[in-house]
Amino acid sequence: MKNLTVEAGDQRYDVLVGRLEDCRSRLVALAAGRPLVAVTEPKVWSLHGPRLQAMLPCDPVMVPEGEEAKDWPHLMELISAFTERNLDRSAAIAAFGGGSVGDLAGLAAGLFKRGLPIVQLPTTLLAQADSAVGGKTAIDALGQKNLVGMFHQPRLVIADVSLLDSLDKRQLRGGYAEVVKYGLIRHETLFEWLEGHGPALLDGHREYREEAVWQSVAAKARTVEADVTDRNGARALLNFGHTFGHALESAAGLGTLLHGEAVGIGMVLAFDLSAALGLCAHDDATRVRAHLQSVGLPVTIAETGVDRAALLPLMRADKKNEGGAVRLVLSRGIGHAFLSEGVAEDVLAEFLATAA
Ligand SMILES: NC(=O)c1ccc[n+]([C@@H]2O[C@H](COP(=O)([O-])OP(=O)(O)OC[C@H]3O[C@@H](n4cnc5c(N)ncnc54)[C@H](O)[C@@H]3O)[C@@H](O)[C@H]2O)c1
Ligand SMILES: O=C(O)C(=O)C[C@@H](O)[C@H](O)[C@H](O)COP(=O)(O)O
Ligand SMILES: [Zn+2]
Repeated sequence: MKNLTVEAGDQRYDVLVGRLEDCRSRLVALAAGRPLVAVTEPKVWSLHGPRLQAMLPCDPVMVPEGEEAKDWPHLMELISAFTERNLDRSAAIAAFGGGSVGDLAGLAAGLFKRGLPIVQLPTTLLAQADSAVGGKTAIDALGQKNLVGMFHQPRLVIADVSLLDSLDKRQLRGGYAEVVKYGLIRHETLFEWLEGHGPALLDGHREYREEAVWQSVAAKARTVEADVTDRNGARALLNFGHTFGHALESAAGLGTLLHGEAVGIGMVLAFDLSAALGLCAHDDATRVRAHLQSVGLPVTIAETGVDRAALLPLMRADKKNEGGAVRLVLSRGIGHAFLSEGVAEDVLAEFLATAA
């Protein structure tokens, strides 16, 4: 089992990458004497619930699978479930599912009685490599991604890549896009490694999956530590591809395009725009597009069927924006992302109108 510690302001927690059963003592110690409620969804629970129950009996509360869970009614249902169980602040919540379960359960745990401890037990590649770490929680509202949320850091994260064996290929590829993101932001060597090993990783190579999760969470942990609440620009880099990506998800209808698919297209667009602005070489943009395409991810707006005219208004609502400017994360080359001061709207409009 591999272990790293995240120092998120005054919160300190471990991320364990290894078999769930090998981490049992850590989970038991954390839950000691507390009622433990597992927020999960039917597919994950039927596939993997028995493994969790065998380690540590917990009370499962079901939410719908996928993005559909991230809304006000399901947040309220979860709060009702906590209330029906008469949970007090000595209870603990475990999020057992993908990023959607983690985001919803994290928000409910953060809000309920002003905060119950949460353990993240991610079951998708995306959640293991990215969403389970860092404490961002959210639901979608008014058609916008992650409009309502808070920071609520987990007490422990356990990522067991054997859980990914039951994940379908499309979901795996979506998660893979977020892994590629870590290479593109700061770690060119990770991107090179993925160019060589990505296909085998997606085909089921367990050691490569573990390495990809480990490299991603290590990179994420260091970035989160530098900017826990996403205020000084360091953490904004984790949003690479997301200004375009979130707009694409919303324009397609939330839950239609996978988050990772949208982020993959968004990263290609961010490279194409950076190249068009003379910030990076066109060869870099070509290389990124070629890799994502080679593993079967969509790489163009055209493939999504969304109305490209809908994108700019959605991008204006992005959380990184300040003073009315759309502050995209752009690139000076693979491994060299940076937060721009803002891209002029006429430039963006023309780029979006002609992008592939
Ligand atoms: N908080 C963050 O930092 C952060 C980071 C990245 C993404 N996100 C959010 O995460 C969400 C996407 O999460 P996701 O990609 O993990 O997908 P998801 O949670 O929406 O789950 C996708 C599908 O995978 C299935 N599934 C989950 N685990 C499985 C398993 N082990 N075997 C078989 N099927 C399984 C689910 O039933 C569901 O159908 C988005 O809402 C995104 O905004 C949050
Ligand atoms: O942890 C972060 O910070 C991220 O930006 C990670 C992203 O992959 C993730 O999709 C996050 O939920 C986006 O957050 P938002 O602030 O753009 O809603
Ligand atoms: Zn993301």
